[in-house]
Amino acid sequence: MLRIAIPNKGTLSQPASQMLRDAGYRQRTDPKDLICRDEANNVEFFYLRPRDIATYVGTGDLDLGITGRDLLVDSGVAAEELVDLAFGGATFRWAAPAGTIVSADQIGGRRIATAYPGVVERYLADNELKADVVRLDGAVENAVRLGVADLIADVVETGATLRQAGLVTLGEPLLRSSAILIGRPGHTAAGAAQLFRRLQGVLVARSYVMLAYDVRADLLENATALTPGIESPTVSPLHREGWVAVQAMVQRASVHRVMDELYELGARAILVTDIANCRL
Ligand SMILES: Nc1ncnc2c1ncn2[C@@H]1O[C@H](COP(=O)(O)OP(=O)(O)OP(=O)(O)O)[C@@H](O)[C@H]1O
Ligand SMILES: O=P(O)(O)OC[C@H]1O[C@H](OP(=O)(O)OP(=O)(O)O)[C@H](O)[C@@H]1O
Ligand SMILES: [Mg+2]
Repeated sequence: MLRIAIPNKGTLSQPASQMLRDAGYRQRTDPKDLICRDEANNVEFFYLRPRDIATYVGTGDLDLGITGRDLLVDSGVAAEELVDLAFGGATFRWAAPAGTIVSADQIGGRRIATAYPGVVERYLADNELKADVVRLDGAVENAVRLGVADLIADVVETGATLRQAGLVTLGEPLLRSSAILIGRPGHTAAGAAQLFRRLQGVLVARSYVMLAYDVRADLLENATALTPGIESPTVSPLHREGWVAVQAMVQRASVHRVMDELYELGARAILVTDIANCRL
């Protein structure tokens, strides 16, 4: 049975479960459950702290896990990123009170508060800098105001928490994080290929829509140049002489622009539908 670690709490927990549900796996119904067996798919899910997930996967006690890229780096565990799951996006950044520390080359010798000491120490080592790392559990934005640090290094999503604490970011992000599927280097667990295909199916279904439209046959080349699809668009004859129907997958993010351009070209009956799931 494939054994998979997923977050039991926190920002990544609910979207990780939702993604697995969308991929056809059974998930816990009670948020306090710590194990869920999916007999039909021969998979067992273990609900664990996202920070601990790399440890279980790195030792080989669990086959695969879903965690954040920043948490994997912070753990220092030799587990590897297999798939970027495209949710839980955030940056990991330096921040300090405005006007105090203005660039990342000024952090040497300072006190840095963080809940991710592994990420910070890796940056310091890579950049041959020395600084005091003050390890905190959370609410790190308060650390400067309370006097235990000169700057912080923390997860930034909207930036609202930083603004509230009177802090501004400095320099480039130390890393860009999102939820990832991790595994043990050199190990492919039995049954993992099916999970990868299903997750890829969900990722594609989330980022593409199906576009259908009617267009005059003499405009077909121009129209399909706008909607080349992934393999190739499907073109079918219409009962109306000189017209064809076209179907193609289009990136969700660009579908409104593509629809505008198709309409201007002369296409009509332009319809967008969601893709529930797919195997390409
Ligand atoms: N707004 C956010 N706040 C915190 N973590 C976020 C956010 N957006 C994405 N993440 C990602 O979620 C992971 C951290 O999850 P974790 O459960 O450890 O903390 P949390 O969601 O802040 O929950 P808690 O603080 O209650 O423990 C990291 O990979 C982080 O990059
Ligand atoms: O940029 P934002 O959208 O404001 O989000 C980022 C903030 O959210 C998280 O805090 P959380 O509420 O999880 O508290 P914590 O510090 O105790 O983990 C994170 O640690 C940052 O503080
Ligand atoms: Mg938090």
